[in-house]
Amino acid sequence: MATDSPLIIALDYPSLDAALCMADQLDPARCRVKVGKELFTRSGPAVLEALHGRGFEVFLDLKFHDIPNTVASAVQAAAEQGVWMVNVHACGGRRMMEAAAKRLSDNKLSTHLIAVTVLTSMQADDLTETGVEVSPAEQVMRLALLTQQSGLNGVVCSAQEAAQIKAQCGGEFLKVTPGIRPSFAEANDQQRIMTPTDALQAGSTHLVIGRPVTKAADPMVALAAIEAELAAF
Ligand SMILES: O=c1ccn([C@@H]2O[C@H](COP(=O)(O)O)[C@@H](O)[C@H]2O)c(=O)[nH]1
Repeated sequence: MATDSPLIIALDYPSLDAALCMADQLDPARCRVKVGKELFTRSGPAVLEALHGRGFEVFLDLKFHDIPNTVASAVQAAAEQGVWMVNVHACGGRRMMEAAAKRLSDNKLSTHLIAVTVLTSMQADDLTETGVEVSPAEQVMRLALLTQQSGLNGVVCSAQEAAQIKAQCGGEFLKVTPGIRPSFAEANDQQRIMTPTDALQAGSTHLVIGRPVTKAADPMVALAAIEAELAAF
């Protein structure tokens, strides 16, 4: 089922049962869901089948980063399982991203392919330690432009960088932003954060939200509060 909602709920759970327990409280007409490394490593493709069977569009967030042929094959495998979106790491470089995009187009697969720029858990010091001597915003912009030139549909970035990416890459280029923190939620391990409303105002096209909903005392109350905030936007 397709939805106009920008919300993507991160199903970061240690088992298929736990993830489906949350999914069964969600409405595929009102959000998409994200399957990440923990859940996919534990449950494998069965989780994709189960979520697709419930009508959800799924973002498979495995952040592939390897040589071009390996990444292209992994992206193809994800797309052939019907996921709505899949991602790679932009720091894998132009040839890797081009190979992945070409593999999708050669096989007429319409899955959205996006690239992670700088993880939202990182700040300037973390980049410096890895040998990157520019600010997170500069590095994100550099990787967003490389991603667009490589033929991908968009990036994962912080909402703090969304406005600049929109200005340089355009409104159609997807800005998928984790690190979303409503005023009632803790930052946890996220560093570059923004509220849902501010993120949409800044140009985010999709908001990835995990713990503020999934670890809330009442997840549905937390989700309703976020939807109410966005409805007033
Ligand atoms: O830069 C990134 C890329 C991916 N993520 C993922 O998004 C969710 C965020 O969950 P929260 O609980 O809302 O922090 C999680 O699955 C991450 O793996 C990210 O946070 N930042």
